[in-house]
Amino acid sequence: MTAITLLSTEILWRSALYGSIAFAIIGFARLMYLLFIYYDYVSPLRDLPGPKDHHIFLGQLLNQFRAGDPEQPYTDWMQKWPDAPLIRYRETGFAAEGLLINNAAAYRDVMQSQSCYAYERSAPFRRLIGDIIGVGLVFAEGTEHRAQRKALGGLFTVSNIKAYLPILQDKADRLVAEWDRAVTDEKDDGNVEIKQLYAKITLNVISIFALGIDFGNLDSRTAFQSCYEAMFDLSTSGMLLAAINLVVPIRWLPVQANRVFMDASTELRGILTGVTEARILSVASDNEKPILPPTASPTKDLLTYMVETKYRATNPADRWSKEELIEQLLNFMATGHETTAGALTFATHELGLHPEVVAKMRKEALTLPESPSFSDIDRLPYLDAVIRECLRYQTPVAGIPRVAQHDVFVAGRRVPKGTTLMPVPAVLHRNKTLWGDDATTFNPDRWLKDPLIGGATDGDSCAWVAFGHGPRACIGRALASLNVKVVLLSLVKQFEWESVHKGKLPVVNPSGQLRPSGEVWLKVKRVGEETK
Ligand code: HEM
Repeated sequence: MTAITLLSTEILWRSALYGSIAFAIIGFARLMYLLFIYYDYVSPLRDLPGPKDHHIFLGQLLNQFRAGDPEQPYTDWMQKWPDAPLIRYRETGFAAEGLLINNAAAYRDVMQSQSCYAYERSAPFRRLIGDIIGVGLVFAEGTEHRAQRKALGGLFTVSNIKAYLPILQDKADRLVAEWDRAVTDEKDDGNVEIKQLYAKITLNVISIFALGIDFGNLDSRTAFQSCYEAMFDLSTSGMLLAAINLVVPIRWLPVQANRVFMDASTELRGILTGVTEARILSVASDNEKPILPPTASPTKDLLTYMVETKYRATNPADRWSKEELIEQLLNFMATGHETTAGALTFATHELGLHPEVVAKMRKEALTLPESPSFSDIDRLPYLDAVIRECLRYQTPVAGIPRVAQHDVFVAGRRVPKGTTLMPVPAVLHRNKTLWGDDATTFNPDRWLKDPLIGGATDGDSCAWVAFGHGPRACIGRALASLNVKVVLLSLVKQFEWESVHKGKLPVVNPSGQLRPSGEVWLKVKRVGEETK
């Protein structure tokens, strides 16, 4: 090797070495800047009020994990700064900023049609529930989301959902039979566990709606139910893993809690894959219709509809693959049953603490004909008031974070790209600035005085956002509302009950939704009978 070659090799090595050192120094300096300088001294949002008790690496994650429920510490911050439209907090990850949406106008700014596509679901949220609910409509963004809503919206209209009344009534009658059994059976002695019962009923309803199949969950335990329980009712180690998974993806770690979770997720996908493949064949040959129960609605189930209109779409650009159909099914099976079951569980529990409200509901319910129509049910002001208040008081969806994809304006503030906007319905629902001094009291009567917005002081309809707002609002609202109404009507007509747990129910944390942890028991009797 000549001296010149040696020299140039030496220069190359040195340049590479100095380059790497410079790169490491710049990287380290940037890290230090993000960790110790940006959030406190540079961010254009640093004048906004907000908590300072974050961990330097984990942001508010530890506080959120230690909190009593997924809505905390957000609700604590709202109480501390009730008038601030936005509350700033340190997210997990380096210097990532979060803004808690703390008034109705700010909520509208983020959710309304002119702005909602400026945000996308956050990566931690995707990791928290993506394995459970699939990546269908809930995770679609922008034009893809618009197209999916347009494709599926027709199935969810009130006029279509009306047709489900006989199915919902049939399931409510099954529930009444279960309560009756508990009242008459010596062994049960009037004790009823409602969390499981409601999960079974709502899973039953959504499997008819989404798949056209009545799994008859109330008769025997189904694989569906076991899978969802394994994924929703996490052990302590499962909750810890879910919390860590928010920061770094660790579902691959071979530990027991992960195995239980992932096995359930795989089994669920397996079942839905089987049903989807069979339906594709049966639609193609058109010789085997989905098995519908005798009371099934004449409307088409979601899967058949998707196979006919999307899987077999004539224009290839409109087509959805088998895998996409399965993700949508996962989406609707999970979002469709768990939220409604939660709403029913919290409502029935709360009513068990307020017998005077149940008595008023009964009085109204007894004005109905024996087989009420959809509009008979829809016209009951007190029932509507109670359900709205139950959903205000305990809101099943805890909050879905949005990340700004470019600079945006919220509540008159310029918010930089990359900031997380956090809409937590409970923060709006329990704010005294919006609802007055009894914001944290369960009071259905507020809706009788003002059926539209329950007397929220600024009169903004975004003060009550149990089903969200704008283009991403709940697509299943009509089905959920009718289901809750039919069940509660059937129960109040025939039973009186007392909640065994006094006060608010303990809930699972972390979780994308409010879910009671453990069983939820009532002491039930038939109307007019003595308690056992
Ligand atoms: C009482 C029951 C229910 C409540 C409280 C509820 C609440 C919500 C809320 C608050 C959102 C908006 C989330 C966001 O901020 O982006 C939402 C979205 C959604 N809900 Fe519901 N929901 C309920 C029942 C249902 C049912 C029965 C279904 C299906 C049949 C369903 C399917 C969905 C889907 C697919 C989305 C995503 C919509 C989109 O991003 O375009 N939900 N729900």
